[in-house]
Amino acid sequence: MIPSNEELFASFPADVPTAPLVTISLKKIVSDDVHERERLFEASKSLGFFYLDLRECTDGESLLKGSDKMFDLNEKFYHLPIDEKRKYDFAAKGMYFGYKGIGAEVIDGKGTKDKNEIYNISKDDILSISDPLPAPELINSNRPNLSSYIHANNAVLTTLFTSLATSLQLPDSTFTSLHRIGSPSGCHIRFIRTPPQPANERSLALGEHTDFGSLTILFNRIGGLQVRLPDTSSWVYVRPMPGCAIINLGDAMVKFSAGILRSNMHRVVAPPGAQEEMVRYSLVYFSRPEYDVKMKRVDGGLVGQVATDAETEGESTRDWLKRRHQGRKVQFFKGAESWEGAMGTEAKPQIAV
Ligand SMILES: O=C(O)CCC(=O)C(=O)O
Ligand SMILES: [Fe+2]
Repeated sequence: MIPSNEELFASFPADVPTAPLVTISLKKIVSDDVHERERLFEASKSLGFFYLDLRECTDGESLLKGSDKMFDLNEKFYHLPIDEKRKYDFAAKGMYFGYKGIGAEVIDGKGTKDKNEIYNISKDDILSISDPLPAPELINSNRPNLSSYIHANNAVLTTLFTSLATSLQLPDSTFTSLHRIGSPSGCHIRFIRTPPQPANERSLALGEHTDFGSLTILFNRIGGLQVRLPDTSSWVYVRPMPGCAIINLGDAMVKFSAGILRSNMHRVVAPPGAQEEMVRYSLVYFSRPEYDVKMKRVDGGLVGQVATDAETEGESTRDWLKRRHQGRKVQFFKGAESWEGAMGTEAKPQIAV
């Protein structure tokens, strides 16, 4: 029998150490609660990961409902025959969107292979900003749902970007103007499936990394995600919470804020306790700056007061993404050097604010 959502959340063991993520209320942020905005800013500076409670708020409830539909679609997609899924693997064409089979990426400098299937669905494709990529009928017939889900994410992202800009004493539109939904960008929905790992070789499923883009909206139902705590450097599980998304900041926010905001290291390992026998599905929406935006500090506000040598020129988002994506593909892997060449802000220590 397929476990209900409640059963999945409840099956997270009580006795594993978990990350102390604070819970931010979207409802309060939407209604301009100054104290909540301050909590959001603190969480974005200190850990760069927090729960966003989506309940009792129109935009939040739409996102939650959309995420349920997307989990269904995620599972159905992975039930397609492997030969069908492989038709949508465009990596040989240097393309990032589409299907990635297990083991097509490296997860460390030694060349260890990953243990997930991934399917990346481009925002530009679904919103007809770019030419549509071939996709299975299951995905094509769900284009309206995928489009609604992108819009639901965008509404929440707009609220978060605006709140962070206000906290940084920048004009409200500082970040939203770099992430216009109708402009070409690498924003995408990601479906992840990780099968249970054999007991004798449980290890990393998805390697340690920071996210490449701006803000990530993640839904987990069972454990497996871990963050590295800044103070102790220990890796701890993030417990999935009903009604909440897990939000994390990516490298672009570090660059834009000259290091005030934090893009924290994370990874995916085997789920804890009895969950280790379960297939893990995970749903992500990655927001990324428009392709032509430079990955550099913005002017003014608190950012203007940071005296760092943070580059003022910056790589374009397009080049940044290409370097980071390709450096993780098995066919480009040439040892520790190529691994390090694909690093983002995790390669440098973060400044303490
Ligand atoms: O599956 C997860 O919980 C996290 C996935 C992730 O970090 C990523 O895809 O960048
Ligand atoms: Fe990530």
